[in-house]
Amino acid sequence: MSAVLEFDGVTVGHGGVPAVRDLSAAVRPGEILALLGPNGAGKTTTLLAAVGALPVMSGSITALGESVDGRVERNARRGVTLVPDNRGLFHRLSVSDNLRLAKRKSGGSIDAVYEHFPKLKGLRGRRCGNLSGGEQQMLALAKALLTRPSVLLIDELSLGLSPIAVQDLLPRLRAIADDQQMAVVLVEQHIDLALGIADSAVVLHHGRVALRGSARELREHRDTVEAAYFGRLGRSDVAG
Ligand SMILES: Nc1ncnc2c1ncn2[C@@H]1O[C@H](COP(=O)(O)OP(=O)(O)OP(=O)(O)O)[C@@H](O)[C@H]1O
Repeated sequence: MSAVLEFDGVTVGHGGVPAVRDLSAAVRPGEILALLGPNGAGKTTTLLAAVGALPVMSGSITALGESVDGRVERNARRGVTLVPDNRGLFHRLSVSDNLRLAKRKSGGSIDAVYEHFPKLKGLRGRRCGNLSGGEQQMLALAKALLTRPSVLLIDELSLGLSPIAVQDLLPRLRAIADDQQMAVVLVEQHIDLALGIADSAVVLHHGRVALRGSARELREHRDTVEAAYFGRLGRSDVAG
């Protein structure tokens, strides 16, 4: 199956200053690509470029066969969806009102979303601001799923969550990606949990690809991942 999201030699940044250089990667339907790296490595920049919110300086990004550049609204309508790290929720509204608002824009099924997250159904009358961090993340993911994305980009789903909450959420994401054949790019600080559910991974360091490979390969070379993460690998060590 061909890729639904492709980065081809992408350099992208802010105000003319590159934050990510020469990134190439591809994600097929049902695949999860983990994007790893320390603070400031360029992960969020990559996701913003993938939804068309940041123009590439060179190279190209293609989603569902079309260039994403400068087409934020169009990309969103075509199913390229970002879950931002601030979660994008309405804190004064209830869980169900948050979902209804998202449904109005997208037409997806709230019942189908409750099937993936039964806990949210039990919380549907609760104000979003009174949910725990993990529950809010579930809601953010549920809202994104209502748009029936073909390509889902997730910026630190586990931000501020306990390892147990992350352990609960990430396998659900894996199951949904399989079930809906959704391509996912997952920015994640929990390296082992991300590699546990991903198909492939890219480690960025200072905006450059420090390491790439299948998730299985990288799980087996955990020391190398660590070295790449902290910028201790030479360019010649970069696999793939
Ligand atoms: N709006 C902006 N204007 C100027 N520079 C920016 C802007 N946003 C990010 N940067 C810079 O771009 C680089 C990459 O930032 P980015 O947010 O993509 O990193 P990140 O890997 O997502 O980091 P974190 O894990 O801390 O969220 C950093 O040097 C950052 O300071």
